[in-house]
Amino acid sequence: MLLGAIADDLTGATDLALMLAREGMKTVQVVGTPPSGFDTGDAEAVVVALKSRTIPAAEAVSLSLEAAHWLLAGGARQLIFKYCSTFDSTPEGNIGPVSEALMELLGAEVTIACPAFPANKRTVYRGHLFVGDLLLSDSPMKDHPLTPMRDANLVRVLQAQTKVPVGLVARDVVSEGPQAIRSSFAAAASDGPRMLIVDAIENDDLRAIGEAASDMKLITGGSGIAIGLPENFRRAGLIGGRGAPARLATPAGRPVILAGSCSAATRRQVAAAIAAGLPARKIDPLAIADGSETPAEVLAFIQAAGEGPALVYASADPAAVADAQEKLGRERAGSIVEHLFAEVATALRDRGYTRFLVAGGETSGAVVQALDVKALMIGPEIDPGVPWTLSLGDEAPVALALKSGNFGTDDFFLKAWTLLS
Ligand SMILES: Nc1ncnc2c1ncn2[C@@H]1O[C@H](COP(=O)(O)OP(=O)(O)OP(=O)(O)O)[C@@H](O)[C@H]1O
Ligand SMILES: O=C(O)[C@@H](O)C(=O)CO
Repeated sequence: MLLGAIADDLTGATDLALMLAREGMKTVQVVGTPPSGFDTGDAEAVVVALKSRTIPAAEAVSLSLEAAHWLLAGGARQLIFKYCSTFDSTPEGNIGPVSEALMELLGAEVTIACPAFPANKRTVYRGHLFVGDLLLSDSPMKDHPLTPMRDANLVRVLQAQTKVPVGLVARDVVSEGPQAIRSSFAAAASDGPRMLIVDAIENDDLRAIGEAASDMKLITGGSGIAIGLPENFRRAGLIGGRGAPARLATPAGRPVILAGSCSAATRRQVAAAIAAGLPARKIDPLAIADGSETPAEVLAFIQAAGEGPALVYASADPAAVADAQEKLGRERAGSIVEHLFAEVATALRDRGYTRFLVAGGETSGAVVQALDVKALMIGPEIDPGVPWTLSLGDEAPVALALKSGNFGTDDFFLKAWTLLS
């Protein structure tokens, strides 16, 4: 293993694993920190998927340190801490506390923080995060059910989460190339802010930052920050050439779509699937809470829906989410939906379903945990940041497309299946 990564949610891990695989590293994704001695085969990069984005900061730190120890024991020379390209976090964390703890573990004087992912229209300019044409704080992320993002100034957002001084490497420096960027890292290491938000508005910026960070012990950011890292190992003669992730030998079996994401892109994808005539059932946290919606009924609906993919979705607009949260509490509104999806997924697998398309990071985490998937092989890209994957090590493997809430074109739920044979 050359590169080790810790991702704070499952879809984010898959996003990063796809990026590394596309750039030519043999990559395996594991779900949670495996036991010592777990065989990752000939993987050059290993991504540990945690579910630590919205748990208490102290727990996120401890899970991340456990993963880091495991990766280092496996030979990782450099670590990435992967979080969301929309910097999903709260004033308590978990980006700041986890970065700080990993810096301490690695003895890293400086690290960078860069969520930019231009292929999905996330760019950072003058330390401000943009989602498409909007500042983060004007984007739909301002209404996220668990991590509402109401400030686009990442220096300020990160500084609220850590006592380590936070600074900025602005685009003027980035556009001068790797040498200039490296000098700004060195200057910070000697006497300056130790966590650096780095501007990036296009992939060439990220490749230059990646090259400049070749010796950095810890790198933090979205999947975009990894785009230039495999080239460092290739330049050093440690990895081979590029190659598209292999096609998956998909197991025969029925498909299903489970959408627990309330993000704007997922809501558009739900609307497009319904408009195209996919059998669809909406589930509501309030109905689950009062017992009028049960896993058994959802299961019966999916099974009755025929051979093509049926859609079950909890996705709702911000007003409905706010109403459910007011009545049930934010935590419970989310967790009862996740539990229902987890139970339904397990029952479906037991009934021969083998193709699961899951929307939402937390939702995917709950489903994959319930299916007891330990590791994933990365397959073909459906849209930027979302590949098909195949569970590894199971006697009866399942194909999983784990879609980040805001990723994918509107017809994602319809077109994803065409990549499976
Ligand atoms: N109608 C609803 N009301 C309140 N909470 C909901 C509702 N539907 C889903 N949820 C919860 O909202 C959360 C959505 O988070 P999830 O990470 O799955 O999606 P996302 O944030 O859009 O995706 P990502 O993390 O990949 O960006 C989950 O905890 C889910 O259970
Ligand atoms: O970076 C992103 O936007 C995604 O990989 C993600 O983490 C969403 O949960």
